[in-house]
Amino acid sequence: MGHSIPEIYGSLVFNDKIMREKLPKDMYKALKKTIENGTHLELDVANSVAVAMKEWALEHGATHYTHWFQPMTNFTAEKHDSFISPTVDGQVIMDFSGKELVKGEPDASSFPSGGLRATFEARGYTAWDPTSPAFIKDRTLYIPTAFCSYSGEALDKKTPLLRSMDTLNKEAVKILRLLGNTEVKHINTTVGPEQEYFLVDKDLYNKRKDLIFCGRTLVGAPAPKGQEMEDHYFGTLKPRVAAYMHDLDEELWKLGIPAKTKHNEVAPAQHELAPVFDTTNVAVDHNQLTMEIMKKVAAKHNMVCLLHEKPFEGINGSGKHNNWSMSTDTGVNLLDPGKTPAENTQFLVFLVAVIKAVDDYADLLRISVASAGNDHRLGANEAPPAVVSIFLGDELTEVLKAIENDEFFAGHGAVQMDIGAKVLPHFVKDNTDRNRTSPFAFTGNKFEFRMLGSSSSVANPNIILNTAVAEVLHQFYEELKDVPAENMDTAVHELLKKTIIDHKRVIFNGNGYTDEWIEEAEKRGLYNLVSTPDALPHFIDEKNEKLLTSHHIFTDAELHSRYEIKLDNYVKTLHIEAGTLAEIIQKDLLPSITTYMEKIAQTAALKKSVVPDISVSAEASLLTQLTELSEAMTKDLETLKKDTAMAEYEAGKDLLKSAKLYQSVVLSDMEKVRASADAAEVLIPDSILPYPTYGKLLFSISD
Ligand SMILES: NC(=O)CC[C@H](N)C(=O)O
Repeated sequence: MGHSIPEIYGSLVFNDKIMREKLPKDMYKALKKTIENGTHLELDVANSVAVAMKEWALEHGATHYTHWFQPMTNFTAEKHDSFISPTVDGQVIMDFSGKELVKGEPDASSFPSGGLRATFEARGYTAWDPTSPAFIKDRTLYIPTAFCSYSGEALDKKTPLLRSMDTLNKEAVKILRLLGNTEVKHINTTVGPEQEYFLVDKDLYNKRKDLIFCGRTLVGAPAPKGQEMEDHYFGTLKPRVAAYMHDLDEELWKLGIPAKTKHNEVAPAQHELAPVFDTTNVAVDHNQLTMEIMKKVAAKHNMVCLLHEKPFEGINGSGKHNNWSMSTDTGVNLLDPGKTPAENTQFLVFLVAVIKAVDDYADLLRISVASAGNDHRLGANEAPPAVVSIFLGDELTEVLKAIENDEFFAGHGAVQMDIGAKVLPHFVKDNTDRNRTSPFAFTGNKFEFRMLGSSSSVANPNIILNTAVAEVLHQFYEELKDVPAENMDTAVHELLKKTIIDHKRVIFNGNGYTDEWIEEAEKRGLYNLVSTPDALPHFIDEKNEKLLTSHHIFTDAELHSRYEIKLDNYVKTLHIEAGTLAEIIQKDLLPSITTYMEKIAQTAALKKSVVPDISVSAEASLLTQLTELSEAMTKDLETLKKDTAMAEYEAGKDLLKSAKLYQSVVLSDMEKVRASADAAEVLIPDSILPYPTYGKLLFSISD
């Protein structure tokens, strides 16, 4: 018998229980104060924690420690130092000090800094984030940290994320005070990111250069069967997949990651894992670990886990739905409608603040999920379109209408109250419908931001969301702060009414895929930033720069560096894709087609040598088709190469121009080449085709 789940859960985490056991009482209290209120950590406390951590880590077989951080890539970074410290007599002791715990100084010059530092300025430092627990993985103690340049500029995603949580906390508490709430001291944002992924057999994967280099297929004709039967969604788990999911859960649980739900998704070979929600910065760390462990566990099962947003054309892509809310230290979810009129008022203030925030900063939210991969996913196959809008459901929409029109809300579940015309409506929670075409959907007591791509960190979207909501709450506070208590209800009502009128354009409960909606959205003045190069320039728009700098999320320099990094990443991704496609066509597919044509021609000639009058029309037809396709491919490949070189040349001078060239020219060149390649693929036998088909890849996990 193995260990029970409660026994293994968090067994590799330096969690609260271990801290209480291992730390002297006063040290434990001081640390808790730092974790909960962000107070400064004294060196004696850090020393005490370091000793406890080291002891605990050694007991669990650890030999090294690492400051784990999240540079401005989609990955995490780590450099391992052993605990050994040589003694004069040629022995070693295992040593770890408070100073080493609190601060590291990695030579971090090779990480993207977007011009914040030149490569020769190697210095950067990592600072312990005590709000996210340390853990052990592969015999190393992992210490979650924030990563800054020596002059204090953020070089990671953690620092701005913590800043955004901080600013939202400050503004939310101020508003709660105005509304008469005297108990709440702290609010946290919470996130539960649903993670979608594909599993393919490793042996097949190894034969696909596109998957290896780009994470997505660049060629591949549709399989005879795709997702049209809708028989995979929630379908019985195949034993090999079930075994994988079981191992994955167990590894995640050991790390204290609350993996809760697992199921087959809509596309063949697609699956999902959803954790219970957590404080945002912990959820961000956990999601990074989840992605890493998904890949590692897959390898043990001779499979590969694909986290790309659109690994296969024509079927669903993979998203990461960000279930977001705000909760108080008194245990109240601020997006829960509640049961009393006061709770309803509080809820409506936060709800309407989110609506305004999403409308005011729709462009930033779009940018926060923008990547080359996600561009292929958005707008089809159950992924939301690029236009950011909010789904509220019928009931809440009615509630807002009632406020707008100074009417009583008389809908389902409403409680009538006859105490004057301008009273806020009282209603009870109603579980809203699901709308899979909505980018930002209210789901009863939280918002589901569905635009996030499966491979990206959840940090960026949450940084924007937290900051935008903080800004609106700040504006609300400014409007309400001088209102006498007896007039507060009316003032809140007026503020909500005005905000609803100004921002209801962002609410849309219908089908986000239709052309009518795109037209309507344009009429409403909403952004439709279709691709990453369309979206990115808005990152440095004045209003956005003002938002992010005034809340001290980014300095001007940090903001511009992130803009550069995003553009650079887009350009490099497209460059790799174009190069990979060229290689597949030139080195693999065209030679295979030639081999096959040779065979056909030989067969035809051979047939004729035996029976001179025999028909060779089948061979002739195939030869003609393949010749035409090869010629088209060769011609389009030349264009692709030429345009790629041009876009690459531009990259050295003007990154945005280069990104636009890749998007508008190189991508369509690639599509052209692919069209011929896929048409040829269906004509040649699998034994000659240099890569496995969609059919094989998608239905490879058969037992
Ligand atoms: N069932 C679903 O929610 C599918 C979601 C879809 N895979 C996406 O990209 O977001």
